[in-house]
Amino acid sequence: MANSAQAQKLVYLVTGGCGFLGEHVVRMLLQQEPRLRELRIFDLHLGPWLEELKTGPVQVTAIQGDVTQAHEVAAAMDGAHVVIHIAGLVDVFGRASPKTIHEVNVQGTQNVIEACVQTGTQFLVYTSSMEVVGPNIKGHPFYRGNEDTPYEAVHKHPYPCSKALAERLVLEANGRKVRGGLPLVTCALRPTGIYGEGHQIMRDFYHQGLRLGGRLFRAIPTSVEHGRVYVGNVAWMHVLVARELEQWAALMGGQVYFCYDKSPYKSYEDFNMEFLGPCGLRLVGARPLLPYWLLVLLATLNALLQWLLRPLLLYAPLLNPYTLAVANTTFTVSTNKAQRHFGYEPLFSWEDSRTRTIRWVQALESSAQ
Ligand SMILES: NC(=O)c1ccc[n+]([C@@H]2O[C@H](COP(=O)([O-])OP(=O)(O)OC[C@H]3O[C@@H](n4cnc5c(N)ncnc54)[C@H](O)[C@@H]3O)[C@@H](O)[C@H]2O)c1
Ligand SMILES: C[C@@H](CO)CCC[C@@H](C)[C@H]1CC[C@H]2[C@@H]3[C@H](O)C=C4C[C@@H](O)CC[C@]4(C)[C@H]3CC[C@]12C
Repeated sequence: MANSAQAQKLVYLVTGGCGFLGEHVVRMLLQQEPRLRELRIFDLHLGPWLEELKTGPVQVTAIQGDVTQAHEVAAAMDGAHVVIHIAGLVDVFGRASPKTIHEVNVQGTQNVIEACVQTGTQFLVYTSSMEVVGPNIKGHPFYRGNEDTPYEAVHKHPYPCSKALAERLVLEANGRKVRGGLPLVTCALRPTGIYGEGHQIMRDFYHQGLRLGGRLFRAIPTSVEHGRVYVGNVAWMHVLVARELEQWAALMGGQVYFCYDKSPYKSYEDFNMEFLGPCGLRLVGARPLLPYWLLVLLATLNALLQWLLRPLLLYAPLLNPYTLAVANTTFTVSTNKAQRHFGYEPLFSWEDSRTRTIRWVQALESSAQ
């Protein structure tokens, strides 16, 4: 607990606070950060659930704004001590143009950094992604690697390119002088594939399974491991980093941390079945039902159709050459850097994470009836 001198004096700003991860971070901060005086939530789209938070002891300020607009970011940040920059355009399906992805993820992050300098906000936590490292376009496996594991990070897709550029900007900004003369302290968190309550892609797979008569069809070999981490633990890591950054600035400033917990190593599809199975879905096939070359062909056809139909409508299926490559390349992390640097231990066990996620999927089922 904070002592009384520390109590309720800090102002935090969370960008993207109304998204999947952002909402968990906002709720976690309100539960776990006793020094909070004001929590500002900055997002392009504000959620109605914010209203219920406004009755608590912490002042919750909702700010509708766009990270690509430097003046809006700077105005929101004035007087904040810490910024947790989560806002981003998460698009690997070709819904947004590469230019828009760059503007939001790279220019938006540059605007946040400049606003820190301009307003004197000294601590910046950035939500990066495992995709900053890989899987790379060559399909090299990253097997239980850590932050120092050598890996050839080569990107072509706009989303990982934008996250890699933005992460670099954040790390290079560490040590810049902010208004008042103190050094900016930054660090980046790299979640693997996040799952949990509110995960849109899990929702999509669940509905797809229901449409297919309670079945999903295996496309990826069981041997391909895909790193996953529970949203509550990712949120907890953000809260801890933000809290410890001041005390451990010399150690943590300019560092990157993978987000990890005790979630098991499995293929993307087998992992999803941990939740979808207890909700009545079945994964058909002990091995992929289609040969890989046929999946590549289907994914390429989808990309071609997307391009042809673009003037008429947006065709953005889950399967495209990029998502197939990511799902089909082993990428898992095994590290304790966050534990060593700022004492992180997962707040939710695997059993808790699983139960919470299953309950959420079950609630989707009953709300759909
Ligand atoms: N979901 C994952 O598996 C995953 C994994 C690793 C990293 N990440 C990163 O975590 C962050 C959050 O991802 P998420 O899954 O919660 O996505 P999300 O789409 O649910 O949330 C992103 C939020 O950012 C907001 N936003 C988008 N453009 C904005 C703009 N121009 N100005 C202000 N707000 C804007 C959106 O309205 C949304 O609320 C992203 O930066 C993403 O790159 C996500
Ligand atoms: C081939 C299909 C047969 O069922 C399965 C396709 C699954 C894909 C849609 C997803 C497989 C891996 C996912 C990505 C991964 O978990 C990590 C990510 C990093 C994050 O920063 C953004 C989301 C994502 C790119 C995530 C997106 C969906 C997958 C490609």
